[in-house]
Amino acid sequence: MSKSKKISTLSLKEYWNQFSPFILPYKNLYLLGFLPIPISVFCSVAFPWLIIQIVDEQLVGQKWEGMGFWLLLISCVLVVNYIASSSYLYFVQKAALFSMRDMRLNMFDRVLNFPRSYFDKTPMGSVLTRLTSDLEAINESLASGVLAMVRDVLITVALLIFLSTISWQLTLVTLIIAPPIYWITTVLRRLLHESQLSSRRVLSQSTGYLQESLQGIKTVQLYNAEAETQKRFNLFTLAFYRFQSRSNLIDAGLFAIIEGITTISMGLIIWYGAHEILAAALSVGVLIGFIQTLDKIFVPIRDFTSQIASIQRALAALQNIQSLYDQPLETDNKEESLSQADMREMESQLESFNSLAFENVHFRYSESGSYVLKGVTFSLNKGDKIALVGSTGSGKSTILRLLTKTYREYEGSIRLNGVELRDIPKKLVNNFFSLMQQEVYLFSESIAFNIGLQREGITDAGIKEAAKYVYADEFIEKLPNGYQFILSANGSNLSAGQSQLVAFARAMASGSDLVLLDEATSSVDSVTENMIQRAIDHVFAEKTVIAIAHRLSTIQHSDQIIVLDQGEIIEKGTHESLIKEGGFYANLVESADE
Ligand SMILES: Nc1ncnc2c1ncn2[C@@H]1O[C@H](COP(=O)(O)OP(=O)(O)OP(=O)(O)O)[C@@H](O)[C@H]1O
Repeated sequence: MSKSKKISTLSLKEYWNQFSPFILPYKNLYLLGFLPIPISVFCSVAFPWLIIQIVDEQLVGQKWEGMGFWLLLISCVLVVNYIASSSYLYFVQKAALFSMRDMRLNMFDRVLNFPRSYFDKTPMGSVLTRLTSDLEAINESLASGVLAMVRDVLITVALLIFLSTISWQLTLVTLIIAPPIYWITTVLRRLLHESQLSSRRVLSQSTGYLQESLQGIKTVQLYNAEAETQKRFNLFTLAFYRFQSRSNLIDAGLFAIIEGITTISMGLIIWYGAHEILAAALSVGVLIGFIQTLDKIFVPIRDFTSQIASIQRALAALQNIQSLYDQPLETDNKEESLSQADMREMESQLESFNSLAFENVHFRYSESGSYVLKGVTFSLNKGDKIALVGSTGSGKSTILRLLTKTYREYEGSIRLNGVELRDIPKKLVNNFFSLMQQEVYLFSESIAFNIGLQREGITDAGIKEAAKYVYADEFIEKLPNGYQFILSANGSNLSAGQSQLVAFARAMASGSDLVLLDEATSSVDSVTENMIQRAIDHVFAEKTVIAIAHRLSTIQHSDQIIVLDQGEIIEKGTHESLIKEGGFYANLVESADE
């Protein structure tokens, strides 16, 4: 964890290609922000020039006459510079906000369309960090880092040109500091970038761990695992602070070194300038103008380093975010490759369920992994009820995941109404099934929202009908506000059985003929058991069902029981025939009875 991975940095061109779509739409605003820059540059040069005039012409010459004119001029320059700087800040920050808003929306849209396998591998917290603190780092850098730096560099160059016209010797003394500053910033900048990148990576891991721990906090407390959980979080946090304090050290070192160099060069200029004045080779006004301008040059040079730090943070954040763009989306090229006529024909073929056939299906989760389904063959027709039975890890859920196209790379054939599943767009497949999953996730929204999930074509009447179908209406109508009753996080203000029924109603709301049922394994109390059993009985009476079945009653009601072991079908038949066979299933039932 504390060891940073090898840092791979994108080129500026790659960054630009990736992120310019969020900047270009607001190019006019950015331009408006840049327009006042030449005015600022002009005012920055005009100010020391005016100081020199006032000192040499008016003060040294002890002339009060005409002073009002110079003071008016210098005031105008200051006011114009102030307005130019403010409008630069306003427009640039506004443009940066728009860019960040679009980027955040675009990133969330991408994340929603990532394949399921991405979420198998990536902790939620690291996605969260990318969408929050990484974006924040970029926002900060865009508004006060990159763009401010462009302005400061222009002002510095203009001032140096101006200074060289009034005294090239003093300018030369000033320029002595340029090479060491450049060299030091280059070296420290690289170190800073590596350190920032590592700290952002650890922060994202730490957020991931935090999110998981909070999600599982009840389990942690139940099993007295608080100390261990805290210890692991400490490790992440310490690693983060180690990288952060390293970055701070480099940052502060950079600041201190540059401050030291600029102070020494200021001393040199005063010493050399005073010597020249005494030798009558330089006017007092020029030295005062010089010293006053030096500050204007040194401040941007000093800020330059903190701007660099902010840009480094942003580059590290961009690199993190880049990983979201490197991740391919779940493309449904089937939908794209079908002509409208083909699509219509497929829609009519899949209007309602007729048949499903698995033929010699092999599947593994990754190319290097071992097969979790090996030559699975079975079929069912409209109205059939099939129970998938088998020990844990035998491949039952995998069969449902293939059917819902959660994973697509199967070998062999899966035909829905005679159409090969891999040729059917996911959108059509989703409409085809009602999936009741074991794990229930409820949003902190109303019951109606949780059933309908704002899916296209699901009306309020449809939501109520679905609830009625699984007998959830009985308890929902008794709740304060009924269907508008707001659930707490993950339905914690409902009982386990009620949560299951809401999820069941959610599955049934799509009104599909084919129900995929992943029965909960955890034992529930008998009241809940009865509530759920009634819902299942209703579904069994009217729909075609493929059930991962754990209850004996569900299994016995099935027309066909498929027994899986290590990804292979080892037995097939009805409850009675399999009991008669006296094989794996008979043993299973026998051991459940004991
Ligand atoms: N996302 C995944 N990535 C890699 N392997 C997986 C993944 N999901 C499941 N597996 C593996 O595939 C095999 C079959 O898993 P599956 O979830 O289909 O089993 P199951 O029969 O439904 O088990 P259970 O009854 O415990 O839910 C298991 O060995 C499991 O470890």
